[in-house]
Order: sequence, then C-alpha cells, then structure tokens
Amino acid sequence: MMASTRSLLRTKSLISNLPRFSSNYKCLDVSVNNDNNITTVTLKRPPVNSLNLDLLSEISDVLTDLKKSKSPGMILTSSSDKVFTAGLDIMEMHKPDPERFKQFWYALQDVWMKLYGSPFPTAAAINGHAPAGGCLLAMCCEYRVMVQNFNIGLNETQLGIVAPIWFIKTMLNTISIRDTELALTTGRLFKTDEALAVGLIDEMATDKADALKKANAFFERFEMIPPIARAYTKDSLRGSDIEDLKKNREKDIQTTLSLITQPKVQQGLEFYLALLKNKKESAA
Ligand SMILES: CCCCC/C=C\C/C=C/C/C=C/C(=O)SCCNC(=O)CCNC(=O)[C@H](O)C(C)(C)COP(=O)(O)OP(=O)(O)OC[C@H]1O[C@@H](n2cnc3c(N)ncnc32)[C@H](O)[C@@H]1OP(=O)(O)O
Repeated sequence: MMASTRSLLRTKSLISNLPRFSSNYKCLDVSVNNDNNITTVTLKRPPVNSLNLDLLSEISDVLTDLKKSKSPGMILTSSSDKVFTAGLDIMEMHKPDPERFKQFWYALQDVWMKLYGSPFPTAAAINGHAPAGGCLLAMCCEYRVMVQNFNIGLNETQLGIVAPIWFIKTMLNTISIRDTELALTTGRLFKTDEALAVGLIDEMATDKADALKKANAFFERFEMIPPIARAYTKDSLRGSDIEDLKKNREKDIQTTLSLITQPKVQQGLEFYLALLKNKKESAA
C-alpha cells in the first residue's frame, strides 16, 4: 500500500473514532492532540491531586471512554508543577465511613484494572512527586517519563500501611523482584535519577514540556503495529494479574477495610497526617 493511502486510511479511521469526552469533569482536563490523536488526561485536584472517590471515578470514566472510542493512546500528567499525585487521599482512609470506603476502594480497583489492562498504549508524564498511589498510576502506564528532582515509589510502609498485592504485582511488572522487595519493605522513595537507574522510569525530562514531548514520541513506536496484536500481547503479560483481582475483588475490599480500621493503623495515619501539617508549620 502506498504510504499516502495508508496515512489517509489511518486518518479516516481516527476521525470516525474520535473520542467524545464529557466536559463535566471537575478534577480532570482531557484534550486530544491534533497531530497524533493521543489524548492527554491531566489530573487537576489541587493542592496535591490526592486520589479521592471523585477523582478516581472520573479517571475510571475517562478510561472507559478511551477504550470505547478505540483511542490510539493516552498520556497521564498533572496540572501541578510539583506533584503528579500524592497518592490515595489519606482522608478517605482516616476514620472512614465503611460504605464510603467500600465505594472508594472499588473505584481504585476499577481504575487499576482499566489502566493496567488498557488495550491502548499509555504513558505517564510525571511532572512532580509520585508517592504510593501516584507511583501505582504511573507504573500502570506502559512508559514513564519523569521530570528531574522529584520522588517516586511505593512508600506505604512509612505510613504503617501495606501495599496491596496488586500494587506489588504492578511494581514486579516494572522492576526486578530484588529491587521491589527492598523498595517495598523500606518504603523507599526514589529520586528521578535513582528511578531511572533501577528502571522504575524510562526517561528523564527537564520540564513538563520535555516530558510531554518524550511521552508523545513513545507512541510513534506503534505506528506500524496492528493494534489488535499489541493489545493481545499486553493482555498476555498483564491479564492474569487482573483476573486475580477480579476473582478476589470483594475479599480485597473487606480485608482492606478491616485492616485500615484497626486502631493501630488509624493511629499511624493520624501521626503521618500530623507530620504533613507540621512540615508546613515549621516551614512558615
Ligand atoms: C497494617 C495493615 C494496613 C493495611 C492497610 C491496607 C491497605 C491500605 C493500602 C493503601 C495503599 C495506600 C496508598 C497511598 O497512596 S497512601 C498516600 C501516600 N501518600 C503520601 O505519603 C504522600 C504524602 N504527601 C506528601 O508527601 C507531600 O504532600 C507531597 C506530595 C510531597 C507534596 O508536598 P507539598 O509540600 O507540595 O504539599 P504539602 O505537603 O504541604 O501538602 C499540601 C496539603 O495536601 C495535604 N496532603 C498531602 N498529601 C495528601 C494525601 N495523600 N492525602 C490527603 N491530603 C494530603 C497536606 O496535608 C496539606 O494539607 P493542608 O491542609 O495542610 O494544606
């Protein structure tokens, strides 16, 4: 097939499948790049994009829209200039209302299953700190570009909590077993250059624009790859992790709720929240 015909066919199929996004998102900006039809989803929940039920529900909805519209790819980034996302909203875990906590955890599971298992390619332009749940979202993407001088990692043990098994499997899909064990048991946050050295990210960037440019370039690798072959291959690698959670979804919610409501765990969260607040007071 002539290159020009191929590009015309590609453009036609993209136009007919252009995603239609709800303009009602409160915590997200969603935009499609006219040059390559890649969608950029920008987390926008100040001050630190902490993942509460509302934000998770919106991310889940946008992922559904992207899948339905057969999007050629998605970049996840942040509107903040120093935080990608601060991870799960600690207020959803501190003295939780059980019914609300179940909805919250269900939404998190949904986002993980949809993002980790998306048929379309995904990249994270990590333009700020990405602790815990922030690191999880970044690791769910297939490619990570991170701006220098920020931190990323699963630091749950520092808060006296435990990263669920599906968080751990996501890290095991990204870095070695040895590095995962050391990182998780110590709750290590990696600086950007350390993350690159261990393979937790794929490229460093000087700033957000550079990160977006490099993330966009990632999708060029798939221009000549049939999407179905790509999607099946990804599913062969990640699908069994997702099936495991699907089978154990209710149990995972119940176990997490019973652990998170233990007095010792609640005390740990209170202590951590106080540290966050004190940090601000001692800086003032
Ligand atoms: C023993 C068995 C237990 C089993 C439990 C089982 C399962 C539970 C599993 C859960 C997995 C958990 C995953 C998570 O994601 S937990 C969240 C982890 N996140 C963090 O540790 C990050 C904390 N935040 C920071 O380090 C910093 O805020 C920052 C991201 C580096 C940004 O720093 P910056 O200086 O820019 O901002 P501030 O620190 O001043 O923060 C501004 C403001 O936001 C509040 N805040 C920060 N992070 C969170 C958060 N994650 N949730 C809610 N609120 C947050 C902070 O307190 C400030 O509030 P203020 O009112 O003072 O303005």
